[in-house]
Amino acid sequence: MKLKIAIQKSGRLHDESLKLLKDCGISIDNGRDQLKASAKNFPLEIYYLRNGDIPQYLKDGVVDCAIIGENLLIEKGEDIRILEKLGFSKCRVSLAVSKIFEYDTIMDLAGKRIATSYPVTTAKYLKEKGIEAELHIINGSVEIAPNIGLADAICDIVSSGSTLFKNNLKEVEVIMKSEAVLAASPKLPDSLSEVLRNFRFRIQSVLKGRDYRYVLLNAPNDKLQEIIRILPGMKSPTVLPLAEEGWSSIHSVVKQDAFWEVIDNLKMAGAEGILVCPIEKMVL
Ligand SMILES: Nc1ncnc2c1ncn2[C@@H]1O[C@H](COP(=O)(O)OP(=O)(O)OP(=O)(O)O)[C@@H](O)[C@H]1O
Ligand SMILES: O=P(O)(O)OC[C@H]1O[C@H](OP(=O)(O)OP(=O)(O)O)[C@H](O)[C@@H]1O
Ligand SMILES: [Mg+2]
Repeated sequence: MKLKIAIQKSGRLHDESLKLLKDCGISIDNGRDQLKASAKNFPLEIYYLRNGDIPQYLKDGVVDCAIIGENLLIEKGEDIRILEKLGFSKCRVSLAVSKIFEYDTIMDLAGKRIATSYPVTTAKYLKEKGIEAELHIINGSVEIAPNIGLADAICDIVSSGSTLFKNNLKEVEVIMKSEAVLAASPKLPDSLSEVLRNFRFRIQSVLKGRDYRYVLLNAPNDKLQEIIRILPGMKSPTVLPLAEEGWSSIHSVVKQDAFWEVIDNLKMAGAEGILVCPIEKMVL
């Protein structure tokens, strides 16, 4: 039995979603205009759908899982389970107002008009804060609403902030942070749990690999202990003798976000000829 996965047909999530499948070693027969495709070497069937439609397909069990923006689950999919956070398409859902709006607290939005494509998320947040406001639902170009007099505030996705900036808006409240996630249908049949487990294992190995770098370096033997302390690795680093007497080569892994700090420390500890390589997959 094949696992049915929904992927965004086109848009912010599309390319990275396909790249993830590819990095998982799954190859797809990908006719450009095909809305459904099969993986050649894994029991997976891919459905290309609109991101906004995917929560309903998950709820109905039309697809078993999906790669989707986490923010949409608050909007349309309370009963949909997140299986993995995928680390791309990071953004936040925020409230923003005109730069000249004198904003102190959320109370300043009471009775105001808020334009958004995410009415459920916005309403939930306002309710939590005990604020009543008027919501105007629009499907795109939300940031233009305050400038054309359609709203006093907006609730939309912010990433770099450049769309807000270009429209003379300022972000005043972050409602939630979001990234792409692998989500599961509440109707996922038990018969697919083995395939899903296998699929998740591949994804986890790829994501772990993306988080780390493989480091190789040379050091004089009397500096080894200090360097090993800086580079603990997965279990412990590999130490191999160099052809030159009194020197060793050390191999280890380092977390990508700690990388520059670690490199500085390694140099100070006497490491030379440091090479850093990407890791394709990592299984702990
Ligand atoms: N500027 C951005 N930076 C990073 N991530 C974003 C950005 N805009 C949207 N996203 C994330 O990517 C997801 C898809 O956004 P995109 O704009 O491609 O499609 P959409 O408008 O939600 O949907 P549809 O596929 O139904 O047209 C969003 O749900 C959000 O999680
Ligand atoms: O903070 P920024 O980096 O500027 O990104 C935020 C913008 O990106 C998204 O729009 P998108 O480009 O996806 O267009 P859309 O409205 O057609 O979905 C979102 O709706 C914002 O408008
Ligand atoms: Mg968008």
